[in-house]
Amino acid sequence: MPRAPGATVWLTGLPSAGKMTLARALAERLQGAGRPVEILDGDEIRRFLSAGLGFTRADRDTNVQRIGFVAEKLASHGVTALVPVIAPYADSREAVRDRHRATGTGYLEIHVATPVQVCARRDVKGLYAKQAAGELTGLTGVDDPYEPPTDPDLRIAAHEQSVDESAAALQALLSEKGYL
Ligand SMILES: Nc1ncnc2c1ncn2[C@@H]1O[C@H](COP(=O)(O)OS(=O)(=O)O)[C@@H](OP(=O)(O)O)[C@H]1O
Ligand SMILES: Nc1ncnc2c1ncn2[C@@H]1O[C@H](COP(=O)(O)OP(=O)(O)O)[C@@H](O)[C@H]1O
Repeated sequence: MPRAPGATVWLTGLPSAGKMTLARALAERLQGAGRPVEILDGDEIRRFLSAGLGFTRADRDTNVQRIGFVAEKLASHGVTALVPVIAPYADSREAVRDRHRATGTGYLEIHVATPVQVCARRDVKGLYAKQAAGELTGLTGVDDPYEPPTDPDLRIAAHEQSVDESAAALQALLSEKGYL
């Protein structure tokens, strides 16, 4: 039986939107189906591949391009590369899509569209509280830009459905596109 091609699934959204939670739930489903999967965890990438980068526009762009490069390599070798990374700028995300298009590698842009008020209530890493207390500036979606995708492959209202429902929708999309 021919092996399904790999693909990159980029989960973009605000801090605490649920990107990592959905990536983990999808990874579990795909591994259960025998697919090779890799999650490119934004925090881990910033500790290793992007050590020293901050959160200026230029640094975020560099970070996103590096991750896009690695994801494309993995995906081109049959892996489903899951990327739960904010990637706040549209042109930066588009460059990653172009890199995949140029090599014929599958690419899906998923907008994890949890509203900022919900994200701020969750505040998994305490960043919203820090920003409100004046201890941090340049927080995406609060006092730093987030350009929502205008035409994502899927927009998930992650706060209106269960994690399992969101993961099932992602798995169905991958299957429909021929990536499973
Ligand atoms: N100023 C500011 N703005 C946004 N996010 C911030 C900031 N400072 C630290 N963090 C935390 O850094 C985590 C990784 O960010 P990313 O690499 O995904 O961001 S980016 O695409 O390079 O913009 C990101 O992880 P998630 O919360 O899991 O999205 C944030 O928690
Ligand atoms: N329906 C949902 N979908 C995704 N995450 C949810 C949902 N409901 C609650 N959560 C919680 O929201 C938090 C999202 O955190 P995380 O996935 O780390 O976000 P991000 O990677 O976008 O920063 C987790 O604690 C998760 O359990």
